[in-house]
Amino acid sequence: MTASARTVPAFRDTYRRMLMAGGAEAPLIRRMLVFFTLGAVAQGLAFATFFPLLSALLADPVDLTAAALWLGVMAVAMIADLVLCWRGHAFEYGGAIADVTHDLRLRLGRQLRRIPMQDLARWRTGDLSGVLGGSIDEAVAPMGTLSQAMIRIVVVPLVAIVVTAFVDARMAVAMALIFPLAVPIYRWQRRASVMERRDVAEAHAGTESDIVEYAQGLAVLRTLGQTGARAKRLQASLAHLRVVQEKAMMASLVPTLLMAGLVELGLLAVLALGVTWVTQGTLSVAAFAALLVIVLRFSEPLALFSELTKVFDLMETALQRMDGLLAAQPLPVTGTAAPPADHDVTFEDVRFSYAGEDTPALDAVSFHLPARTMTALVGPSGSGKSTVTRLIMRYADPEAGVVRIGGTDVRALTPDALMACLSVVFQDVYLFDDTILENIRMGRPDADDASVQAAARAANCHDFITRLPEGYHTRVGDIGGSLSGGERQRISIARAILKDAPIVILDEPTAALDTESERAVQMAIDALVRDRTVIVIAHRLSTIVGADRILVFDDGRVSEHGDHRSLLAAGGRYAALWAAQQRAKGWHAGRPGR
Ligand SMILES: Nc1ncnc2c1ncn2[C@@H]1O[C@H](COP(=O)(O)OP(=O)(O)OP(=O)(O)O)[C@@H](O)[C@H]1O
Repeated sequence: MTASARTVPAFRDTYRRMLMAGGAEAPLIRRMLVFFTLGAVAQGLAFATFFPLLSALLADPVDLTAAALWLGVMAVAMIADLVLCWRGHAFEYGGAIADVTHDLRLRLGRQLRRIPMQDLARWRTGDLSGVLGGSIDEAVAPMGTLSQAMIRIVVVPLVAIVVTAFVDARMAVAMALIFPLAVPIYRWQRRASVMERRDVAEAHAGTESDIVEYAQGLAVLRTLGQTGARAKRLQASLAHLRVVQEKAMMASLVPTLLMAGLVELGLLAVLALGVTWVTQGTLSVAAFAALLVIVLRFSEPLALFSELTKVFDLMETALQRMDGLLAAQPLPVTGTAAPPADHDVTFEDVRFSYAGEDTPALDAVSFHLPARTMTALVGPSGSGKSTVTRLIMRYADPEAGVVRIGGTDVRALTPDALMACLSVVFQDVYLFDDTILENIRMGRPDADDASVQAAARAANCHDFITRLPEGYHTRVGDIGGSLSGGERQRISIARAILKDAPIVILDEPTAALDTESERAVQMAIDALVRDRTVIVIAHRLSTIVGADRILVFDDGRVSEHGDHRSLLAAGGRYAALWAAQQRAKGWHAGRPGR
């Protein structure tokens, strides 16, 4: 997702975004721009000295003293330009550019942790990796050279025009007229270029996401025999990119050529006027010769201006993408409550809708789960079970009602205090490309090796880990997919045991496992949940018969609650679900050959 307003960004927006990207180094960026501007003024003045210099040289007799003096002034102005530009480029060679890039990556990384999970879920993986990787380099690397070139193109002619005004006001007016003519064409060219470049950037981001998804899902696609079909989607995405690129080229070509032509023609007109005035005797040959040098000197960069703006737009697009991520606000922490002493969980009349959805995923949901009890959430797919656990984790805030832990509104807890209360075991386990030891240690980063191993033993995974080639020091990436689903799940449970949080959320951790793995994982879960407040989402009701409380969800509401026995006796929705699952079990058991 890239949030892009379809308008041409003003230079001051780009300036603001450059400073935003600079973060703590923003003053260095500001200084760099000031040095470049002063350097450009010095260069303009150096060109301006052509007027008195050539006057002295073309005088009869030649005024050598004045010529030497103006040559000296020109040299000083050029050296000043050189020194100022060097000082400006200190931003790059002084290491600040590397600091900015590094700092930006850290800031964007921190932002990923701060922004609400609901916002994060809307970014595609490829978009994020594009922003964290490519965009930063695209935005920061050309900052120095590009801004120097842009400043020069505008400031040097302006200074030259101002100085020309002192020599011959008519010439200055003629030169200045090129600019107002260039502005509408520039804006047209820029609009075409920005629109199309953004489409290209968005198509790029889309293709990047498709490539990442394709690569990540390759194993699954192969098993499904869908590599070809899915590759077709990728090819379509690449073909779309090509079309968008072609359109982009064509759309900005006409104004670009017009711009270059206009600049050339404008300058030719200025020269034609000069020739006329010289032949009429109203302009000195010396002044005209100087003008010739100056005009020819800046005609080339001016014609290049529109080419430069294309690179500028790439930088602008990259800056905007980062701005979009950096501007996302974390959920507000309304108070500074102490970490809760008790760990019961309460929902009070909670209503919640996902962003962009009309029907609430949860509506008027109220319940109280006493500390150190086990509660199961059951109900058909899409009934709101996962949403309950997400609101406890503060994936987003409810529209109405309150979620409390130990009596404290979760909005009053800092993210760290809230997360310290919770351990979550998901159905899909994510293991990082690090050693098994470090993967478990993530539960409590300051834990020593002995504690990590104790957690692994409790989670019933010590034995299979020690059988791995390098035991706890085996890298997950090296053994690839050779860990079974049950083994991966037990590693994630060891993480949770090590974390030792008082509330445990289990999101169908055994749903995808075979019976044998399930038994091993169930033993690990038993170790994890002892003496905790446990919330478990279960589809297979047989796994939660012993729960202290069962909440039955239906269409975002709690339709029934009670323990297994009382719910069966009530003969409602739960009893019907139970009967259906028992029938299915009986049917499996009764099948021939089983
Ligand atoms: N990220 C999301 N954006 C929009 N709607 C969502 C999102 N996640 C869930 N929903 C919708 O919210 C409702 C509740 O979903 P939820 O995931 O809580 O149900 P569930 O009972 O956990 O389902 P399942 O058993 O299939 O996981 C559903 O209608 C679902 O389509």
